[in-house]
Amino acid sequence: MTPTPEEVQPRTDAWLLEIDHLRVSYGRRRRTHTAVDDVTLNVGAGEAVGLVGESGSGKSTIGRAVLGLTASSSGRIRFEDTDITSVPAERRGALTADLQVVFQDPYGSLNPARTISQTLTEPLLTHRAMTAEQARARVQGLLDQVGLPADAANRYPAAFSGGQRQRIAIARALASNPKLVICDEPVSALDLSTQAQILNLLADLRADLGLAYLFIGHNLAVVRNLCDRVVVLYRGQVMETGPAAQVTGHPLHPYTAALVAAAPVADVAAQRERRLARVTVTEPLTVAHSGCPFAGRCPHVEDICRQQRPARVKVGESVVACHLFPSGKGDSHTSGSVDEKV
Ligand SMILES: Nc1ncnc2c1ncn2[C@@H]1O[C@H](COP(=O)(O)OP(=O)(O)OP(=O)(O)O)[C@@H](O)[C@H]1O
Repeated sequence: MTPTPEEVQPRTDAWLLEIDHLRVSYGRRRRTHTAVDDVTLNVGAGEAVGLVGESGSGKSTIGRAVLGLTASSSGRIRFEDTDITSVPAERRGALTADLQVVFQDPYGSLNPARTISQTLTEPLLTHRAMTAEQARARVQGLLDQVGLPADAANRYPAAFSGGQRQRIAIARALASNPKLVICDEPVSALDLSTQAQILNLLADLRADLGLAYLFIGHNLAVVRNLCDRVVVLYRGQVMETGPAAQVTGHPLHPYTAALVAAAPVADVAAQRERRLARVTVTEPLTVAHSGCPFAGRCPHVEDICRQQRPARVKVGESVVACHLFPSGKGDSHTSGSVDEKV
Protein backbone atom coordinates (compact mmCIF):
# COMPACT_ATOMS: atom_id res chain seq x y z
CA MET A 1 0.00 0.00 0.00
CA THR A 2 1.22 3.51 -0.79
CA PRO A 3 2.31 5.24 2.43
CA THR A 4 0.80 8.62 3.22
CA PRO A 5 3.11 11.64 3.74
CA GLU A 6 2.53 11.28 7.49
CA GLU A 7 3.96 7.77 7.44
CA VAL A 8 7.22 8.85 5.87
CA GLN A 9 7.85 11.66 8.35
CA PRO A 10 9.35 10.71 11.71
CA ARG A 11 6.49 10.61 14.19
CA THR A 12 6.79 12.37 17.48
CA ASP A 13 4.18 12.02 20.25
CA ALA A 14 1.53 13.66 18.10
CA TRP A 15 1.33 16.18 15.31
CA LEU A 16 0.69 19.63 16.65
CA LEU A 17 0.22 21.13 13.23
CA GLU A 18 -1.02 19.25 10.17
CA ILE A 19 -1.10 21.00 6.83
CA ASP A 20 -2.78 18.78 4.29
CA HIS A 21 -2.77 19.52 0.55
CA LEU A 22 -2.93 23.25 1.17
CA ARG A 23 -3.49 25.55 -1.78
CA VAL A 24 -3.54 29.34 -1.52
CA SER A 25 -4.27 31.59 -4.49
CA TYR A 26 -4.20 35.35 -4.65
CA GLY A 27 -6.21 37.49 -7.06
CA ARG A 28 -9.43 36.73 -8.90
CA ARG A 29 -10.55 34.99 -12.04
CA ARG A 30 -7.97 35.06 -14.82
CA ARG A 31 -5.49 37.00 -12.69
CA THR A 32 -5.27 34.25 -10.09
CA HIS A 33 -1.78 33.43 -8.85
CA THR A 34 -1.26 30.20 -6.91
CA ALA A 35 1.30 30.98 -4.22
CA VAL A 36 1.00 27.67 -2.37
CA ASP A 37 0.28 24.60 -4.45
CA ASP A 38 -0.74 21.35 -2.77
CA VAL A 39 1.57 21.55 0.23
CA THR A 40 1.47 18.85 2.88
CA LEU A 41 3.63 19.16 5.96
CA ASN A 42 3.40 18.40 9.67
CA VAL A 43 5.08 19.65 12.81
CA GLY A 44 5.31 17.38 15.83
CA ALA A 45 5.36 18.31 19.50
CA GLY A 46 8.76 19.78 20.37
CA GLU A 47 9.91 19.54 16.77
CA ALA A 48 11.54 22.34 14.76
CA VAL A 49 10.70 22.28 11.06
CA GLY A 50 12.42 24.68 8.68
CA LEU A 51 10.61 26.03 5.64
CA VAL A 52 13.14 27.24 3.08
CA GLY A 53 13.07 28.55 -0.45
CA GLU A 54 13.99 31.72 -2.26
CA SER A 55 11.93 34.89 -2.16
CA GLY A 56 8.39 34.40 -3.47
CA SER A 57 8.33 30.62 -2.98
CA GLY A 58 5.31 30.84 -0.67
CA LYS A 59 6.90 30.40 2.77
CA SER A 60 5.19 33.34 4.46
CA THR A 61 1.89 32.55 2.77
CA ILE A 62 1.91 29.14 4.47
CA GLY A 63 2.62 30.81 7.83
CA ARG A 64 -0.13 33.36 7.23
CA ALA A 65 -2.61 30.66 6.24
CA VAL A 66 -1.89 28.80 9.49
CA LEU A 67 -2.46 32.01 11.44
CA GLY A 68 -5.69 32.72 9.55
CA LEU A 69 -4.30 35.92 8.07
CA THR A 70 -4.64 34.57 4.52
CA ALA A 71 -7.55 32.44 3.34
CA SER A 72 -6.85 28.92 2.06
CA SER A 73 -8.26 28.07 -1.37
CA SER A 74 -8.34 24.35 -0.60
CA GLY A 75 -6.79 21.80 1.71
CA ARG A 76 -6.89 21.43 5.50
CA ILE A 77 -5.03 22.91 8.43
CA ARG A 78 -5.37 21.22 11.80
CA PHE A 79 -3.86 22.40 15.05
CA GLU A 80 -3.96 20.09 18.05
CA ASP A 81 -6.59 17.99 16.31
CA THR A 82 -8.86 20.97 15.67
CA ASP A 83 -9.65 21.87 12.07
CA ILE A 84 -8.82 25.58 11.89
CA THR A 85 -8.87 25.90 8.08
CA SER A 86 -11.87 28.16 7.91
CA VAL A 87 -11.66 29.80 11.32
CA PRO A 88 -11.04 33.54 10.83
CA ALA A 89 -7.95 35.08 12.45
CA GLU A 90 -9.93 36.97 15.11
CA ARG A 91 -11.58 33.74 16.35
CA ARG A 92 -8.48 31.62 15.82
CA GLY A 93 -6.73 33.25 18.78
CA ALA A 94 -9.20 31.77 21.25
CA LEU A 95 -8.86 28.32 19.70
CA THR A 96 -5.13 28.39 19.33
CA ALA A 97 -3.49 30.17 22.26
CA ASP A 98 -0.94 27.36 21.97
CA LEU A 99 0.07 28.70 18.55
CA GLN A 100 2.01 31.97 18.41
CA VAL A 101 4.13 33.89 15.92
CA VAL A 102 7.30 35.98 15.76
CA PHE A 103 7.46 38.13 12.63
CA GLN A 104 10.48 39.39 10.75
CA ASP A 105 10.11 43.10 11.49
CA PRO A 106 10.92 43.89 15.11
CA TYR A 107 10.05 47.55 14.46
CA GLY A 108 6.63 47.07 12.90
CA SER A 109 5.41 44.23 15.12
CA LEU A 110 5.26 46.15 18.42
CA ASN A 111 2.76 48.91 19.20
CA PRO A 112 4.91 52.03 19.78
CA ALA A 113 2.26 53.59 22.06
CA ARG A 114 2.26 50.73 24.58
CA THR A 115 4.84 49.96 27.23
CA ILE A 116 6.48 46.54 27.11
CA SER A 117 4.53 45.62 30.23
CA GLN A 118 1.22 46.49 28.51
CA THR A 119 2.21 44.52 25.41
CA LEU A 120 3.17 41.43 27.39
CA THR A 121 0.28 41.59 29.83
CA GLU A 122 -2.47 41.51 27.21
CA PRO A 123 -2.10 37.83 26.17
CA LEU A 124 -1.82 36.83 29.82
CA LEU A 125 -5.14 38.44 30.68
CA THR A 126 -6.83 37.27 27.46
CA HIS A 127 -5.58 33.71 27.07
CA ARG A 128 -4.52 32.70 30.55
CA ALA A 129 -7.09 34.61 32.62
CA MET A 130 -4.44 35.81 35.09
CA THR A 131 -5.01 38.44 37.74
CA ALA A 132 -3.07 41.71 37.34
CA GLU A 133 -0.70 40.63 40.12
CA GLN A 134 0.00 37.25 38.49
CA ALA A 135 0.50 38.97 35.13
CA ARG A 136 3.05 41.40 36.61
CA ALA A 137 5.09 38.53 38.00
CA ARG A 138 4.85 36.63 34.71
CA VAL A 139 6.05 39.69 32.75
CA GLN A 140 9.16 39.84 34.93
CA GLY A 141 9.71 36.13 34.35
CA LEU A 142 9.31 36.55 30.57
CA LEU A 143 11.77 39.44 30.43
CA ASP A 144 14.29 37.38 32.33
CA GLN A 145 13.68 34.41 30.03
CA VAL A 146 14.51 36.45 26.92
CA GLY A 147 17.51 38.20 28.49
CA LEU A 148 16.08 41.67 29.12
CA PRO A 149 16.41 43.67 32.36
CA ALA A 150 13.44 43.97 34.71
CA ASP A 151 13.12 47.73 34.13
CA ALA A 152 12.39 47.09 30.42
CA ALA A 153 8.76 46.58 31.45
CA ASN A 154 8.02 50.27 31.86
CA ARG A 155 9.70 51.46 28.69
CA TYR A 156 8.34 51.88 25.15
CA PRO A 157 9.57 50.01 22.05
CA ALA A 158 11.45 53.10 20.80
CA ALA A 159 13.90 52.69 23.70
CA PHE A 160 15.16 49.35 22.36
CA SER A 161 17.46 48.17 19.59
CA GLY A 162 16.25 45.81 16.83
CA GLY A 163 17.60 42.75 18.64
CA GLN A 164 16.02 43.81 21.93
CA ARG A 165 12.70 44.38 20.19
CA GLN A 166 12.86 40.92 18.72
CA ARG A 167 13.44 39.60 22.26
CA ILE A 168 10.30 41.46 23.31
CA ALA A 169 8.38 39.95 20.38
CA ILE A 170 9.60 36.52 21.47
CA ALA A 171 8.53 37.23 25.06
CA ARG A 172 5.08 38.22 23.78
CA ALA A 173 4.86 34.96 21.82
CA LEU A 174 5.87 33.00 24.93
CA ALA A 175 3.42 34.78 27.23
CA SER A 176 0.57 32.34 26.67
CA ASN A 177 2.83 29.26 27.06
CA PRO A 178 2.48 28.18 23.43
CA LYS A 179 3.37 24.74 22.10
CA LEU A 180 4.22 25.96 18.61
CA VAL A 181 5.78 29.23 17.49
CA ILE A 182 5.81 30.21 13.83
CA CYS A 183 9.06 32.10 13.32
CA ASP A 184 8.69 34.06 10.08
CA GLU A 185 12.23 35.12 9.15
CA PRO A 186 12.80 36.34 12.74
CA VAL A 187 16.43 37.34 12.23
CA SER A 188 16.46 38.56 8.63
CA ALA A 189 16.21 42.23 9.61
CA LEU A 190 19.05 42.03 12.17
CA ASP A 191 22.82 42.42 11.83
CA LEU A 192 24.91 39.25 11.91
CA SER A 193 26.01 39.26 15.54
CA THR A 194 22.50 40.06 16.74
CA GLN A 195 21.15 37.29 14.50
CA ALA A 196 23.39 34.78 16.25
CA GLN A 197 22.21 35.93 19.70
CA ILE A 198 18.53 35.66 18.76
CA LEU A 199 19.05 32.23 17.18
CA ASN A 200 20.82 31.04 20.33
CA LEU A 201 17.94 32.36 22.38
CA LEU A 202 15.41 30.50 20.21
CA ALA A 203 17.43 27.29 20.53
CA ASP A 204 17.69 27.68 24.33
CA LEU A 205 13.98 28.42 24.70
CA ARG A 206 13.12 25.38 22.65
CA ALA A 207 15.32 23.18 24.83
CA ASP A 208 14.00 24.69 28.08
CA LEU A 209 10.31 24.83 27.17
CA GLY A 210 9.93 21.95 24.73
CA LEU A 211 8.65 24.35 22.07
CA ALA A 212 8.00 23.37 18.48
CA TYR A 213 8.91 25.78 15.69
CA LEU A 214 7.81 26.23 12.12
CA PHE A 215 10.86 28.26 11.16
CA ILE A 216 10.54 30.20 7.92
CA GLY A 217 13.85 31.33 6.46
CA HIS A 218 16.03 31.45 3.41
CA ASN A 219 19.38 30.91 5.14
CA LEU A 220 20.11 27.20 4.96
CA ALA A 221 22.90 27.36 7.54
CA VAL A 222 20.52 28.86 10.08
CA VAL A 223 17.84 26.30 9.36
CA ARG A 224 20.31 23.42 9.53
CA ASN A 225 21.48 24.51 12.99
CA LEU A 226 18.07 25.17 14.48
CA CYS A 227 15.77 22.62 12.86
CA ASP A 228 15.24 18.87 12.96
CA ARG A 229 13.60 18.69 9.56
CA VAL A 230 13.59 20.89 6.48
CA VAL A 231 10.92 21.44 3.84
CA VAL A 232 12.21 22.97 0.60
CA LEU A 233 9.68 25.03 -1.35
CA TYR A 234 9.89 26.22 -4.92
CA ARG A 235 7.09 28.23 -6.51
CA GLY A 236 4.68 27.10 -3.85
CA GLN A 237 5.46 23.39 -4.18
CA VAL A 238 7.44 21.08 -1.92
CA MET A 239 10.56 19.92 -3.75
CA GLU A 240 12.17 17.95 -0.96
CA THR A 241 11.72 17.26 2.72
CA GLY A 242 13.79 15.31 5.20
CA PRO A 243 16.15 15.50 8.19
CA ALA A 244 17.94 18.88 8.25
CA ALA A 245 21.44 17.42 8.07
CA GLN A 246 20.45 15.14 5.22
CA VAL A 247 18.70 17.78 3.10
CA THR A 248 21.40 20.42 3.56
CA GLY A 249 24.38 18.02 3.50
CA HIS A 250 23.27 15.61 0.78
CA PRO A 251 20.51 17.33 -1.19
CA LEU A 252 18.57 15.15 -3.60
CA HIS A 253 16.56 17.65 -5.61
CA PRO A 254 18.56 19.79 -8.09
CA TYR A 255 16.83 22.87 -6.66
CA THR A 256 17.92 22.00 -3.12
CA ALA A 257 21.44 21.37 -4.45
CA ALA A 258 21.40 24.81 -6.10
CA LEU A 259 20.18 26.43 -2.86
CA VAL A 260 22.98 24.72 -0.93
CA ALA A 261 25.50 25.82 -3.56
CA ALA A 262 24.26 29.40 -3.35
CA ALA A 263 24.59 29.56 0.45
CA PRO A 264 27.66 31.56 1.52
CA VAL A 265 30.59 29.72 3.13
CA ALA A 266 33.68 31.07 4.89
CA ASP A 267 36.23 29.37 2.60
CA VAL A 268 37.01 31.68 -0.37
CA ALA A 269 37.96 28.86 -2.78
CA ALA A 270 34.86 26.87 -1.88
CA GLN A 271 32.75 29.99 -2.36
CA ARG A 272 34.20 30.49 -5.87
CA GLU A 273 33.25 26.90 -6.75
CA ARG A 274 29.77 27.50 -5.43
CA ARG A 275 29.42 30.68 -7.48
CA LEU A 276 30.02 28.63 -10.59
CA ALA A 277 27.42 26.12 -9.51
CA ARG A 278 24.97 28.98 -8.92
CA VAL A 279 24.72 29.64 -12.66
CA THR A 280 21.96 27.06 -12.80
CA VAL A 281 19.67 29.07 -10.52
CA THR A 282 20.12 32.40 -12.24
CA GLU A 283 18.83 31.28 -15.63
CA PRO A 284 15.60 32.93 -16.72
CA LEU A 285 12.40 31.48 -15.33
CA THR A 286 9.99 29.66 -17.58
CA VAL A 287 6.57 28.78 -16.33
CA ALA A 288 5.92 25.06 -16.08
CA HIS A 289 2.17 24.61 -15.64
CA SER A 290 1.91 20.87 -15.87
CA GLY A 291 5.45 19.69 -15.23
CA CYS A 292 8.04 20.28 -12.57
CA PRO A 293 8.10 23.98 -11.61
CA PHE A 294 11.92 23.87 -11.62
CA ALA A 295 12.19 22.43 -15.14
CA GLY A 296 13.08 25.77 -16.73
CA ARG A 297 16.13 26.19 -14.52
CA CYS A 298 17.18 22.62 -13.91
CA PRO A 299 20.56 21.44 -15.21
CA HIS A 300 19.23 17.85 -15.43
CA VAL A 301 15.99 18.66 -17.24
CA GLU A 302 14.46 16.01 -19.51
CA ASP A 303 11.32 16.07 -21.65
CA ILE A 304 9.22 14.41 -18.97
CA CYS A 305 10.04 17.21 -16.51
CA ARG A 306 8.16 19.71 -18.70
CA GLN A 307 5.20 17.40 -19.16
CA GLN A 308 4.47 15.67 -15.87
CA ARG A 309 4.55 16.78 -12.31
CA PRO A 310 6.91 14.40 -10.48
CA ALA A 311 5.58 12.03 -7.84
CA ARG A 312 6.75 12.29 -4.24
CA VAL A 313 9.32 9.56 -3.78
CA LYS A 314 10.84 8.38 -0.54
CA VAL A 315 14.62 8.13 -0.76
CA GLY A 316 16.23 7.09 2.50
CA GLU A 317 14.79 9.39 5.17
CA SER A 318 13.90 12.13 2.68
CA VAL A 319 11.02 12.61 0.29
CA VAL A 320 11.79 14.21 -3.06
CA ALA A 321 9.63 15.32 -5.99
CA CYS A 322 11.91 14.93 -9.00
CA HIS A 323 11.93 12.72 -12.10
CA LEU A 324 15.56 11.85 -11.33
CA PHE A 325 14.04 9.65 -8.63
CA PRO A 326 11.27 7.75 -10.39
CA SER A 327 8.84 5.94 -8.14
CA GLY A 328 9.13 2.18 -8.18
CA LYS A 329 12.84 2.21 -9.00
CA GLY A 330 15.77 1.75 -6.67
CA ASP A 331 16.16 -0.18 -3.46
CA SER A 332 12.71 -1.20 -2.24
CA HIS A 333 13.77 -0.45 1.34
CA THR A 334 14.75 3.11 0.59
CA SER A 335 12.66 4.21 -2.34
CA GLY A 336 8.95 4.22 -3.06
CA SER A 337 6.11 6.41 -4.26
CA VAL A 338 4.55 8.43 -1.47
CA ASP A 339 1.73 10.22 -3.16
CA GLU A 340 0.40 10.73 -6.66
CA LYS A 341 1.87 14.20 -6.89
CA VAL A 342 3.66 16.77 -4.81
N1 LIG B 1 -1.24 39.71 -0.50
C1 LIG B 1 -0.81 39.23 -1.67
N2 LIG B 1 -1.45 39.46 -2.81
C2 LIG B 1 -1.03 38.98 -4.00
N3 LIG B 1 0.08 38.20 -4.13
C3 LIG B 1 0.78 37.94 -3.03
C4 LIG B 1 0.38 38.43 -1.73
N4 LIG B 1 1.27 37.99 -0.80
C5 LIG B 1 2.18 37.26 -1.48
N5 LIG B 1 1.90 37.23 -2.80
C6 LIG B 1 2.64 36.51 -3.84
O1 LIG B 1 2.65 35.14 -3.50
C7 LIG B 1 3.92 34.57 -3.77
C8 LIG B 1 4.50 33.98 -2.49
O2 LIG B 1 4.79 35.05 -1.60
P1 LIG B 1 5.35 34.79 -0.13
O3 LIG B 1 5.51 36.12 0.53
O4 LIG B 1 4.52 33.78 0.55
O5 LIG B 1 6.77 34.16 -0.45
P2 LIG B 1 8.03 34.01 0.50
O6 LIG B 1 8.68 32.75 0.11
O7 LIG B 1 7.63 34.17 1.92
O8 LIG B 1 8.92 35.25 0.03
P3 LIG B 1 9.88 36.19 0.93
O9 LIG B 1 11.01 35.32 1.36
O10 LIG B 1 10.27 37.27 -0.03
O11 LIG B 1 9.03 36.69 2.07
C9 LIG B 1 4.77 35.67 -4.38
O12 LIG B 1 4.69 35.56 -5.79
C10 LIG B 1 4.10 36.93 -3.91
O13 LIG B 1 4.29 37.98 -4.83
